[in-house]
Amino acid sequence: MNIRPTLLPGSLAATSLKQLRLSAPLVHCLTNDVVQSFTANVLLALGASPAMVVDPTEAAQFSAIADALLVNVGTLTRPHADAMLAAVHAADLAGKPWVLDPVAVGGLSWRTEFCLELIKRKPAAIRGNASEILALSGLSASGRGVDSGDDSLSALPAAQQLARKTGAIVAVTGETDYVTDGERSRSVAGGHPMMTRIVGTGCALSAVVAAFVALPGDRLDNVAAACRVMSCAGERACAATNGPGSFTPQFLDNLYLIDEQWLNGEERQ
Ligand SMILES: Nc1ncnc2c1ncn2[C@@H]1O[C@H](COP(=O)(O)OP(=O)(O)OP(=O)(O)O)[C@@H](O)[C@H]1O
Ligand SMILES: Cc1ncsc1CCO
Ligand SMILES: [Mg+2]
Repeated sequence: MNIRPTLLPGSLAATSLKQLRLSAPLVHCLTNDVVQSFTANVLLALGASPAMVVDPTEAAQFSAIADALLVNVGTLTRPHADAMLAAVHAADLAGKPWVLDPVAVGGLSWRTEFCLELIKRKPAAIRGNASEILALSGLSASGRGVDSGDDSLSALPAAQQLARKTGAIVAVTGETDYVTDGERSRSVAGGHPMMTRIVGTGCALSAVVAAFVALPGDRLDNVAAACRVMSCAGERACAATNGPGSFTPQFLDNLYLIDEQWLNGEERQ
């Protein structure tokens, strides 16, 4: 097993982004109430197509049509949970990939039990911060609400274990993001601490991961590419802002503007 993470070459991130823009995957987002609009705007800015079809009576029909499904438990309610279970079941039957964002798992019992049941249903990818990934893999974590209290490298062994247990690609994010299938691992640097000072960059990243798992090719590299694109755009946005208020429009602009040459020419990975 290759324990040490390797860098994602810029050319691979560029290839994945090009494929994303050519195919514009339709992403069914069952996400939390705090980040709906931001998530849709991030997907649109990059070139994917979001749709938030949230009622339990419609969610299953739509997840069979969409190219990928996102399940984010940030503001989990009973109706949300019903819609998520129906959508995951339908996506599975239709052979469509789905992604889990286990927001605040570990600190709260119901959502923890719910996510532990969900991961038995073959997610294509799981994306969370370090505390969430540690908790989901059964290890102790020091998360506080939706925020991480742990660093991403310390959660890499848990991410690898979770990937082997579920068959999912697991992405654990933070100052450096780590992406693993349990055997191979990629590290993705970049980003900026400002990305933690507005709500929903992680949630939106999970939606972007869903868009990238719909692409053909190596799923590990596609998920790492999703992380890289978001980190690059975040870093660029921060260079032009003084605070969280102006970060969001700059971030959306940079997701729209980021090009293959820029990712290709990147030295720092
Ligand atoms: N200290 C940091 N330096 C650089 N980039 C960071 C840092 N912390 C987080 N990021 C980036 O911010 C994005 C969100 O990751 P994070 O781990 O904060 O997700 P999260 O805790 O689930 O966020 P949220 O729940 O608010 O949506 C990722 O692209 C990650 O690389
Ligand atoms: C702030 C917040 N509360 C529930 S979900 C969410 C979005 C960040 O995960
Ligand atoms: Mg989160």
